[in-house]
Amino acid sequence: MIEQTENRLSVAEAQNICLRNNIPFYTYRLPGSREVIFGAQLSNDTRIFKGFEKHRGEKGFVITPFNHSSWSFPFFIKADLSFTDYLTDGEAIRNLQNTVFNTPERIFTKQDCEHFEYLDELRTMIDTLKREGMKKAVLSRTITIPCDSLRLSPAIFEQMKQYHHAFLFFAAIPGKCAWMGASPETFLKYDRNGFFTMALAGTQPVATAKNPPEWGDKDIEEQQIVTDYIQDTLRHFFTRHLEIEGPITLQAGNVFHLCTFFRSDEQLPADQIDELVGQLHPTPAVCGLPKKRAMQIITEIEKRDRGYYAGFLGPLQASGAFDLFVNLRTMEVFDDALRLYVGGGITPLSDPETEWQETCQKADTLLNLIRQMNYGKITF
Ligand SMILES: C=C(O[C@@H]1C=C(C(=O)O)C=C[C@H]1O)C(=O)O
Repeated sequence: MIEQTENRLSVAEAQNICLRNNIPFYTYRLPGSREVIFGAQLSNDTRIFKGFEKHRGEKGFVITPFNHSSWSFPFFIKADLSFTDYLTDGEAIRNLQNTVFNTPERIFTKQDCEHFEYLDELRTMIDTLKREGMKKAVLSRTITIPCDSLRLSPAIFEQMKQYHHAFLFFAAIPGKCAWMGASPETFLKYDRNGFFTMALAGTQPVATAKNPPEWGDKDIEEQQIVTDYIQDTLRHFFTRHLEIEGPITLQAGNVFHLCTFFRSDEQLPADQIDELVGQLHPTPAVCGLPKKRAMQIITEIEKRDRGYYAGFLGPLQASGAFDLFVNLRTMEVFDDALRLYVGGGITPLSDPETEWQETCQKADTLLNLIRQMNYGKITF
């Protein structure tokens, strides 16, 4: 019995070793699953993700930024070592413990905006949408919590397990990026049964919603914009079969969203998968419509780099199957801070104060977990 515990490594312990030794790693739990998958790359050559065709036959984890023109690159973490829940191979445990890389520290710089500043940005965005006759753009902000994040983060991942329907992730490439979160939004899933995606938008707090939740015009229109965009994109790729279901109300922690599901049992050649991913990302759930102009407006008004927030991330299997999710309800893990990213869809019908409140409610998905951990030094 004693021998067994000594010879097995939990996911939290493996995360700790990787954070301490600067080893690139990923951890995830798929929605509805109880299994936590851990993978580590036992070399510190940073791998740029070059698309699904180029990475055919490889197993690992993909993490991509919101905007490819920023200085964040899409990365691939190769699974040189991987296990589910516990690592029991003594040699593999020693190998992980003895692998150490040197990488620069990642220290945070100030960039959060105050309530009044965000209201100003919201008004500018709403005015721009009205003036240019645009339908929607997504504005976001950050909340930074200085703390001993390297020690705290494995414990927060454990806490996230209470979100059964979310995709839980913690992926780090030391010196480049480290992100952790509980995303409710599938970007694109592919396996031998075909493809699956969703249009997720519209938000209301569970605490004040009617039973069943009722949706106003702003939320219904905002979600329809995402549905139309995804449907138009998918129609070009899936000419024989495309199943659409919804919208239905979906709960994600302390908020409800509207969601429409898309499925196709068709298969696509790898180069077309890359094209589909390129056309889908970013959807109006995190960017806007028209897409190019929305991207410009976001960059102009936000003045903060989103980095990997609102990009997509998830595991890639050697079979070619993948489970990609939108990097939402997420935080960036610095060596000395955690930085949450939260946003919301803005339309000409938006009310600035309501949109601010919405970002607070979304932030509570992760903040509530940190609060539950009784991290006494900080109030937020
Ligand atoms: C932008 C975020 O969430 C997205 C925006 C939503 C909205 O505007 O209602 C809802 C779900 C997500 O597609 C976020 O969580 O930061």
